[in-house]
Amino acid sequence: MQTTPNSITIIRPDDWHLHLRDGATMASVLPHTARQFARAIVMPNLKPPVTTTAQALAYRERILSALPAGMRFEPLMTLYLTDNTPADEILRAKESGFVHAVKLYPAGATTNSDAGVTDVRKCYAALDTMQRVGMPLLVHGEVTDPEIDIFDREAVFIDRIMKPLRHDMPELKVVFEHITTREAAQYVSESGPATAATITAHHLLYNRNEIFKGGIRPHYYCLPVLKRETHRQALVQAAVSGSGRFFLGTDSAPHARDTKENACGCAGCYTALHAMELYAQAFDQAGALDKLEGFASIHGPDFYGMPRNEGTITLTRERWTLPAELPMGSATVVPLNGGEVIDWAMA
Ligand SMILES: NC(=O)N[C@@H](CC(=O)O)C(=O)O
Ligand SMILES: [Zn+2]
Ligand SMILES: [Zn+2]
Repeated sequence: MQTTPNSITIIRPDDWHLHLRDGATMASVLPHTARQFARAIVMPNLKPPVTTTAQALAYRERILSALPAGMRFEPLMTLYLTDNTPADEILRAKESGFVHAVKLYPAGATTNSDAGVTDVRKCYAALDTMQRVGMPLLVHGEVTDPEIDIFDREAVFIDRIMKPLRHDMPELKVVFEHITTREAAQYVSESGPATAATITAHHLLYNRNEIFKGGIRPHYYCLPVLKRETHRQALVQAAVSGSGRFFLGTDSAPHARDTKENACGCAGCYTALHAMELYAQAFDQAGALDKLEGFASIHGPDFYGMPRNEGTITLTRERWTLPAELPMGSATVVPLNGGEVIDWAMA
């Protein structure tokens, strides 16, 4: 790593939580991620979801064929856990060498989660096998109980689901995805080596005021929803702590412009275009640029037991204006901060 006040060079980073979608949408967004990251954990919440190893391998081939000539990128595939995922499927996933994790969506918690898990105890055969073969479980950690306030759903998930699960499966590798609260940051800090978390750039940079600044701003709406400032500060502290159990996951989640700017807009922020610039800004604001390389390029592969990347990227302090929108298949997508000036640029 090399840092000057106006530039930083780090080992090529990875994105440990990414939505690429499929078809023409995927072909449009993939080059953005491939420019920034060497590898990414690709989420399985397609329609229909990627529930089998065969589907994951076919999806991987579609991603590789959509990669523009001359670009290098390795998609790390995942399976979508259901109430009925058989233990055999976990073994097939492990043996494939291309499926690196299994994703738990509580049914109804987020985009394309309808086929998700209704009760985690129904998955114990699969989870037990995962624990045995060292296959990480990635968790969207929000309860779906409509009685629970949307801002409390992550904290309640820790007590109702995460703690009992960790008690029953102590050796299972678990990544608490896109954490948004002080409670989650604290829970992960105090857990053992088998528990980690990803943190998005937008949850490091913004609190919930951003969604309502001067009117409702749908491009800042994602799940779990942005929280109050004290939570943002706790996430920044965790990210810059140097702990190997916090690492980068953009949760870049492209939705067509008209489905976000809508009376019932979709959840998800599109950050694949400028993710490393946003993380640089967040770490710079915290006076911790020297911690960016660990978070972006080292802690993730170490936790997953993969080699670190070769090569480097350089970010420079340089103001530039993001495009207001980008073509995406036959539609368009508005990147987070679309049309605004940001402070860092990737060379
Ligand atoms: N984060 C989001 O708000 N949306 C994600 C789903 C998810 O990661 O929960 C999506 O697929 O659009
Ligand atoms: Zn999620
Ligand atoms: Zn996601």
